[in-house]
Amino acid sequence: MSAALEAHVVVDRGGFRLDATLEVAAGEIVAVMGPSGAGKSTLLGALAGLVRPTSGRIRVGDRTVDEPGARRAHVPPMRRGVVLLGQEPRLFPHLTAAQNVAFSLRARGIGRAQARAEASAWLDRVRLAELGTARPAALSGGQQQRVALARALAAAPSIVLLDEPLTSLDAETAADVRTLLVAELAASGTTAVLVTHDAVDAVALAARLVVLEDGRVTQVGATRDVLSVPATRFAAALAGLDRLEGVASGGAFVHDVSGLVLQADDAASVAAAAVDGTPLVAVLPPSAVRIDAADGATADAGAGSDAWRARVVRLEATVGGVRVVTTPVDADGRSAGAQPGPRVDAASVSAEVPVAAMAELALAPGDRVVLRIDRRHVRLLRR
Ligand SMILES: Nc1ncnc2c1ncn2[C@@H]1O[C@H](COP(=O)(O)OP(=O)(O)OP(=O)(O)O)[C@@H](O)[C@H]1O
Repeated sequence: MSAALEAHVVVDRGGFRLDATLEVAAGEIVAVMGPSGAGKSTLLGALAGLVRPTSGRIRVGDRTVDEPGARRAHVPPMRRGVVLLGQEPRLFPHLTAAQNVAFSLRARGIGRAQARAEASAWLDRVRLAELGTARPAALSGGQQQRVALARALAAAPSIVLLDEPLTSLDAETAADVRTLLVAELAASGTTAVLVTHDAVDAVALAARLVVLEDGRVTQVGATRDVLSVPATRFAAALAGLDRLEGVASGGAFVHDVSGLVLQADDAASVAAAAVDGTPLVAVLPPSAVRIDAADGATADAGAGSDAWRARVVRLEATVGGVRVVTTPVDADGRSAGAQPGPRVDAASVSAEVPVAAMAELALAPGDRVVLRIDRRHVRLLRR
């Protein structure tokens, strides 16, 4: 596939610098995820032509649309074949739903009658056929966002930029619009870059995922690969996985901060840990971590390589229960390397506990526990 978008975007904004490279193949949907303030909106703004890059180059198809320093180097937003669909629908309030969509078509030079017919067909596709004559104020948030989607796609852009288009919608409406997005983007073969905070959206919509942190791309790959083998703590958190950094020792993983030892059985993990001293990352799913009160019958099991002692740091509600965030401790109950602040997180392991089991365990922050994980769920990777 040829590249629909090739961009190296550098933007300086006060103390913040975005320096990111992004390539998207024709017809591909790429998701961009990153912590708040990472520069995701700035990146989309630059691609859309709304934010002027400091340096770099943006190419849409075979056209250069931005190249600071070059002659005629900035193509304005309306003329670069890129549309941005944001959190807010931003419809023209004085136009009806059908007129909003027709506006895009007219802007492409399509005649009035044909634009009206095509707008009506687009509204049908986003299941708003009956609401063509309604003005935005009379539509719900989800309906407005569907009109905005129809208007964006009716413009037949080379690239659609989606900046968290579902965040302002309630869960049910978001699910509805997500389904429409998947269907319409696939049907029109539109190339898209989707900024989202929701890993579900990334998995549902995008084959590829770019992780942006502090203005830099920290990982890029197939969405499922990034989420199953996250390179950074942020990416691991996205996937709901624990990620620990350590070194190989005697074929096992030894955690840098706590000395916790983990083993893994699969061939790739065994190979990664083969040479002592190799820097490793251990990735483990909290759902596979078993937790017991340290004063229970299993308290002595803490010494084995697949079980360890820990202290509860905090409890977080999840959809199905409670996520217990812990930090490893030594046999005397001292937190190994877990000072207050970020280091606690650097050493933390979470266990996911169903509500019913949580009631039985009656855990609170500060409690000592024994954690255990089946080594089949541990993955070791070189870092
Ligand atoms: N108009 C602006 N002028 C100056 N700095 C800005 C402007 N907009 C954003 N910034 C700064 O640029 C950095 C990146 O912001 P940006 O909005 O791109 O991040 P983001 O990843 O989209 O965050 P969020 O997920 O919270 O929307 C931040 O430090 C922000 O303060």
